[in-house]
Amino acid sequence: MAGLKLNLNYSGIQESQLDNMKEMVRAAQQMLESGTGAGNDFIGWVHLPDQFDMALMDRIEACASRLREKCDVLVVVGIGGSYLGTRAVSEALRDPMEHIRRFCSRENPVILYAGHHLEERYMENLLGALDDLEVCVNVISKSGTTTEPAIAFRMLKSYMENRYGAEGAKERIVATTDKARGALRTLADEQGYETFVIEDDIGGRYSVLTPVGLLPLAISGVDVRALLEGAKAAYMEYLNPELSDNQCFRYAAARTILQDQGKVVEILANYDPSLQYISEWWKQLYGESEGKDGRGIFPASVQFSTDLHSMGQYIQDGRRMIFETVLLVTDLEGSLKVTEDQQDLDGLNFLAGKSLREINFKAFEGTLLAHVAGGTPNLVIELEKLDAYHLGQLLYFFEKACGISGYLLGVNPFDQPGVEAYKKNMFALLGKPGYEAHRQTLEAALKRL
Ligand SMILES: O=P(O)(O)OC[C@H]1O[C@H](O)[C@H](O)[C@@H](O)[C@@H]1O
Repeated sequence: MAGLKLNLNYSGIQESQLDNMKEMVRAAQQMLESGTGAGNDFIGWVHLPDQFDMALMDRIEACASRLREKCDVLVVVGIGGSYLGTRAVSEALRDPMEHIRRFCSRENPVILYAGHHLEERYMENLLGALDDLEVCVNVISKSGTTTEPAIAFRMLKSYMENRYGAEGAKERIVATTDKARGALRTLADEQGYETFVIEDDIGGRYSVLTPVGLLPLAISGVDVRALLEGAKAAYMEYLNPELSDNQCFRYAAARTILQDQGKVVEILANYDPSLQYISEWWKQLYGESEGKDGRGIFPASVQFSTDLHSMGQYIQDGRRMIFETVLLVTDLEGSLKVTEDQQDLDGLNFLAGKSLREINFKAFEGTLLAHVAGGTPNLVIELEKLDAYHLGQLLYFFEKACGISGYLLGVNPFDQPGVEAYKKNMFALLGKPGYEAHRQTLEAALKRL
């Protein structure tokens, strides 16, 4: 596909190995596209880019422009799939120095995040920082019952009401949640907040192209129509049943082959710190989709060249259980060039006239060859440009490959039963009614702490 390419030339995988997977991939495609596989009540995201309701897009944009008028900052309250997609796209596209620019010189509201952990100092500082700014809040929870965002929203709701009054707060808070179920739905209806629905058949980690991601991104000035168009181009392209022509399926098949060879850790590497949250989003997508029943590749991430000075050693030389997937933006037009220095004390005059992008690209080429020679196969995803359209392609590429890959692995890629274990323990330890017996067992076990 124009805009996104998968290069398997450094993966060590032969075309014949991919060819051997043709039938399995076709079966997985069939299950995913026609909804006959495990977890088929959560595949609403598969055809979403093609069937997106444009009346909903109009509503998202209308709400976004209403809130953009009102705020300098938008606080997005959510965890996991309810915030990672927004953060991934927003941070990839925003000015990386945004945090030190003066608010009055900014064109777009800045997104701050809450409810994605339980740390107190962060929340105190966040609430303190809001006082000098105009604030709106988008609280996002599919279940409407997740503890972290629910606690954060309690605090932000009372902050907003104290500051703007009940009526004023209502104008500035939007809830994105289930259409009928959950505490957030009840609260939003009772308070009269504007709401957006997360459809039943789309799980959190596949929800970035629903109002979960599109509303906050539109408020922050991202071209969400372009994002969706990119996803739609990917959707059309990846309907192709030919494995040899379908880069998305080739990615799913390649990681399966490597896993079978004992490469049980996949590191998503990039050469641009703006992509850090693309990696975080990808880790949730693959970690929750595949890590179950004692199976699945462990998804990890690094940022180069920064982490070449830390994790690079392990990747080059440590246990040979790793493969890397490099996410490379191939737009090499750079204007920031290294200058000539008369004394040349650092010996870097040989770089004079080269742009930072060119140098970064050579870092990529050098690392690729070194890691491959060291026994770490590399897959390379080449993204032509870092803009909303290409990110839309990339998001859908990863989503569909994940569904296919999960079916190739033989798991249900659309549930996450393992996440409940910590929740149950935390509730018991906090004294939630109904958990008394479990609490006693846990407290006995904690005596060793
Ligand atoms: O949107 P919510 O229902 O609040 O869920 C937020 C997140 O937390 C859960 O525990 C799941 O593990 C995630 O898949 C989900 O994205």
